[in-house]
Amino acid sequence: MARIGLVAHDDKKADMAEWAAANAAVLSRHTLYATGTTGGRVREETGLEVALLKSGPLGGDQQLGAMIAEGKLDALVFFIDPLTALPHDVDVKALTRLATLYDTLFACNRSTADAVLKAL
Ligand SMILES: O=C(CO)COP(=O)(O)O
Repeated sequence: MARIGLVAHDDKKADMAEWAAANAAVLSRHTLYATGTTGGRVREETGLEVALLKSGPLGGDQQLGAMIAEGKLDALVFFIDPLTALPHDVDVKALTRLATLYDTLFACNRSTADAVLKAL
């Protein structure tokens, strides 16, 4: 059983919910953490159990980063919106930096997320 972080920017939340629904059986075998709005949506649309952190712009990305630094997260699925400027861009960068630094399994698009699920 792995500990997986789920995050999606607003324009990617539908993709995340759809991906989670398509993989609900596999995801239900893992422990899921998510930034607030993403997690709420995944919960609502899939019925999966998801531990909710703060919303991304309010510190949720940083909470996931701290989990990575403390060895408490095995994989991160982060559907980043590459076309929109975000007020909390520094938090997004910090999270992707820590996922890279700690060699965390890290997917930022759907095809890689599928591959990560197969690897767990
Ligand atoms: O902004 C986010 C990640 O940078 C996601 O946060 P929410 O899931 O709360 O929208």
